[in-house]
Amino acid sequence: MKHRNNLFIALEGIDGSGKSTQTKLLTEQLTNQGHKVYSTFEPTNNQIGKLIRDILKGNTKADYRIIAGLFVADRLDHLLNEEYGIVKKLAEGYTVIMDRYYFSSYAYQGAHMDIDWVIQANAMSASILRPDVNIFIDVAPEISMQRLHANRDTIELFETLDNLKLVRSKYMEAFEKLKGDEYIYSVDGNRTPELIAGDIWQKVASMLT
Ligand SMILES: Nc1ncnc2c1ncn2[C@@H]1O[C@H](COP(=O)(O)OP(=O)(O)OP(=O)(O)O)[C@@H](O)[C@H]1O
Ligand SMILES: Cc1cn([C@H]2C[C@H](O)[C@@H](COP(=O)(O)O)O2)c(=O)[nH]c1=O
Repeated sequence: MKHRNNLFIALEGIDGSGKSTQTKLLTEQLTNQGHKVYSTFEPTNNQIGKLIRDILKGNTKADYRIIAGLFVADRLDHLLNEEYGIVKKLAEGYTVIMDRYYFSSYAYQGAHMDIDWVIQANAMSASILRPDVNIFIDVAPEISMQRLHANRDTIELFETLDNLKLVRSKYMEAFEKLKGDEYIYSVDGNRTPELIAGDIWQKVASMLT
């Protein structure tokens, strides 16, 4: 395991698993400890990310293969953009927290097409930057659906119980396939935000110098 002053951390999980909540709590912890933190998410708010969100909302129709390609392009821009790219942020000494990265593509696009194809399509991103740790917030799909219905007016393309069950199983399949290349830390997300944040903080603190 690497011990560094600034880490690249990816938070993963099915919709409603608590990634945004944990990104916020981890950002606060790290900032309180004096770290410079850049927290960001995919799909991004940039041009390609906006098109993806339009598709997720059902406003634009697109084939699953096109959606997979758009995520690849959005991710490469997110990494390489000269203004806001993650490569630049890490070089500037920021710890980067990503709410979703390529494991989201393996799980969500892998639910609709060959997972090995999706892994291949993301090989460029993986060769540019692999997370120091992929933190998987593991929540029962039934619980995440309850959370989404309780807190949101609209439900997006992938947010059905059957699809989230399939996506969770695809996360597991991808973790198993890539366990030799990737560092994966799984945390029980069916608990209070504070307990989950405590586990995540212990793991992240153990990786810092
Ligand atoms: N551990 C938890 N227990 C109960 N509710 C939670 C927990 N974590 C988050 N929530 C609530 O569940 C909802 C979804 O949480 P959050 O937005 O953090 O998840 P997310 O994984 O980022 O979701 P999405 O994938 O849809 O963006 C929010 O209303 C949040 O307040
Ligand atoms: C990065 C990424 C995301 N998705 C899906 C997963 C969610 O259903 C939506 C939006 O994400 P949010 O965290 O709920 O805002 O996009 C995907 O299918 N593939 C990806 O690579």
